[in-house]
Amino acid sequence: MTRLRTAALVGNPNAGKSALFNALTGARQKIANYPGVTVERKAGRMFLSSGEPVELIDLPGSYSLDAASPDEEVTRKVVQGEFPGEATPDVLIVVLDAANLEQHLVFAQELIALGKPTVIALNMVDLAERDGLALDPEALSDALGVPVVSTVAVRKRGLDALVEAMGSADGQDMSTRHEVAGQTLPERRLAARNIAKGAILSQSGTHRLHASLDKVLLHPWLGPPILFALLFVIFQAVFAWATPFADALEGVITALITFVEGALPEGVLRDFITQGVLTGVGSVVVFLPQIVILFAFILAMEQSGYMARAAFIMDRLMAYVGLSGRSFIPLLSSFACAIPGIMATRAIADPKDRLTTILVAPLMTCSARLPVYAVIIAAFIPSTTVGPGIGLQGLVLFALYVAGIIGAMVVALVLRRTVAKGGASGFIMELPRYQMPPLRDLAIGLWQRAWVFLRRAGTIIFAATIALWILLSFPKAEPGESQLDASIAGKVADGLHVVMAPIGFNREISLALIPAMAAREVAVSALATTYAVEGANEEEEAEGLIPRLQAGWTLPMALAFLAWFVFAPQCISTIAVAKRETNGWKWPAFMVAYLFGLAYVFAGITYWSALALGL
Ligand SMILES: Nc1nc2c(ncn2[C@@H]2O[C@H](COP(=O)(O)OP(=O)(O)OP(=O)(O)O)[C@@H](O)[C@H]2O)c(=O)[nH]1
Ligand SMILES: [Mg+2]
Repeated sequence: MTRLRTAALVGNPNAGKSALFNALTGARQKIANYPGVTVERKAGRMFLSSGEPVELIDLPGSYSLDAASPDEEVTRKVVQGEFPGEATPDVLIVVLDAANLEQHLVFAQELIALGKPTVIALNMVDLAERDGLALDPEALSDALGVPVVSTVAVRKRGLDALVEAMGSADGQDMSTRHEVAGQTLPERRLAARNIAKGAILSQSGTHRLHASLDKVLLHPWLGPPILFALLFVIFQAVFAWATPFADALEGVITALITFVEGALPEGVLRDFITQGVLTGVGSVVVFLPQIVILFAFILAMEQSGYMARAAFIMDRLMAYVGLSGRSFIPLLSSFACAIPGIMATRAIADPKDRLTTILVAPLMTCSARLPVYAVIIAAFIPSTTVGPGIGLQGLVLFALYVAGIIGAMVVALVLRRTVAKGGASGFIMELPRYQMPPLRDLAIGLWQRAWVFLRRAGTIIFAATIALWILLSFPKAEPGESQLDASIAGKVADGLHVVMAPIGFNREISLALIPAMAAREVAVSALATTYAVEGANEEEEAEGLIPRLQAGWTLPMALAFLAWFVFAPQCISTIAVAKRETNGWKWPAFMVAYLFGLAYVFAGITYWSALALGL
């Protein structure tokens, strides 16, 4: 049997490799409009016109085969056949951005010089046309000595011709390849310029709109306030727009609880469904609208090209704490989840820069914290406005995010002066072109995020909540005793409460922190379940989580709880990824220790200051 043939997508960052990969294999790899999105090799299956299957590999973008960062190293190894467990690719598909031809041809020539069967995908020809650039693929093909196919990856244009060219790449004439083989970098640069010139049929300057947009958005004084205002609007929207949807979901869950209570006889099964599943897991699911709104903004920023500008704006500010704009995108990705954020640090070349970014990434408010913040804010912060169109709840949410960012910056500053010494390194990043985010892509992206959230609710959050419910429900209380006192979980809570009482946490909070290590949202479902079990025992009317919190907590407690979640490393998966990315337990142990330390101290400070202020 012959080995499955492999083809690899290579080229500069942001050329559209992953978009092509998705189009050719039907995969759903993350694509976004900034360099450094893909940081790992990913494989998928595609078919040639003959029906022959080919393994297609998507690679991180790179500027040359002299790797500077860990992600570029992956590309170099795969292309040169040094990647463990992977055969050298039989065909290289070099992806070029048609509107950045000159820059992209530098690496392309180095790849062609390897002497492998090669096909060029001249991608993003739609954007080149939009900008008034007409190219001649024939001329390009003649100059480079390899077939060139025009493509528009996101519209699936040119794919058949590309697949056709891949199929006949084996018999390529290599006789001209030696000419490029021995070239130095300056020679390749010069050749790139000439080849690009030769391939341009006509050009008209229509960059004006985008150039003037950049004049405003990247302006040293205007840029930062615009970015800040945009982030502010996002957090206002998360509360204001989500409310009707969240209320509707809440209504459905309450109706389900009432239905189950009517349909099932009193007993363990009914308690399990109402207290554990519906109250517990349901209390997290109601935050789906907030998550979706947050991601709608993040995806639109990524796809439009603004995200890379934000990194550029932040670069100057980040330099003060010894980081560069390079760290900004991993940190911003951490708003979704620290795990992809930590992975994205692979695009950072300097090891100390990278380590610092990994260590502070968990301080960025991940979306799992959103339900925790939102439920406490909804219970304790009045839904009033503090100015025209500025809701107090959204403002507090924004403040919590800012607290995480400031925390990260201060920690980075300290780390860069101590354990990860080093100065700020320079920051060069190509700014991608602006683009209207295609609605279809946005919709798919949102659907994926929503699905991730619901899957978490159905698996890890469900499991952790149910485990807690079991520990809370047994052994059964004697008459007159509270169920929490009688249960195993109650005993654990008593022990933990000794440690947490000085920072204002009650037994229920202390208990909720344990299952919340599995996923932060579990803090919410755990509280909901704990109060439901307790409440049922006291023959109370069925109530939602929020009224119970209002009845049982004081404002200083609630604020201390929020402060805890700004800092605490409440997530085992993040710790595991940090271990993998730093190759050992040393740094994750350090991370966990400093984060718990900060969480404890700041929750304490918040609690006692709030008490002193008479809140
Ligand atoms: N208009 C247009 N946009 C494209 C095309 N191909 C890709 N894009 C967009 O360009 C951006 C970059 O695409 P990716 O596929 O993430 O690029 P990449 O080469 O994988 O980038 P890295 O993983 O960072 O190396 C995304 O916003 C895509 O939607 C195209 O042919 N036309
Ligand atoms: Mg990619």
